[in-house]
Amino acid sequence: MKIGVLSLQGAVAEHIRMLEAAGATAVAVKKVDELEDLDGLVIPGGESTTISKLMHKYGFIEALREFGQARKPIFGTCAGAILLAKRINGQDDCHLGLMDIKVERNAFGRQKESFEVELPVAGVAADYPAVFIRAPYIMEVGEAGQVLAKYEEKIVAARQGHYLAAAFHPELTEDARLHQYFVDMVKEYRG
Ligand SMILES: NC(=O)CC[C@H](N)C(=O)O
Repeated sequence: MKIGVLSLQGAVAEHIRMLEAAGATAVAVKKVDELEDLDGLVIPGGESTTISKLMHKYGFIEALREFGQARKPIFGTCAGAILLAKRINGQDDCHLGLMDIKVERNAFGRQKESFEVELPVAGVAADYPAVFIRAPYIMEVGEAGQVLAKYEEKIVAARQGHYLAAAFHPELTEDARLHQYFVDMVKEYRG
């Protein structure tokens, strides 16, 4: 099983390390043709507008829509979740528009630009250390989706079939349980 980490911006090496800790082979993906033999993909955090520009420039928008539509699992963390979302609060357009969630960017305010809390994440852990950095939150999850975690009444992790979104940064901890959950999803969809 091989999982890619989109390598346009963000903590790519950290995601690779966590996926490998969860038993997968993981590779950095810089070009669309590298998607071909992958069973799943992680889209890391960073700045969603910057990553989106690079996605357009290198042909990833169409290629990742096809990847998702072929039921290959995608895990978006922080900016990655914004990129996956069908709706972004206050904006008319979205980026990939694959996952039926509505997100709000930079949702936790300046005074709390970055922080860590332990959260229960359904199916993953009762005490997952969630690191938030200028994080979005998920305002709505579509009917086919499932809320996995909340912080201060705000949804911060969700799943919809083969799509997984987290507002926080699971790669910046020593806890591989969320990556393990994604690796298990990839196994499930790979059959
Ligand atoms: N750490 C992150 O990925 C931050 C996301 C960023 N604030 C955005 O809107 O894209």
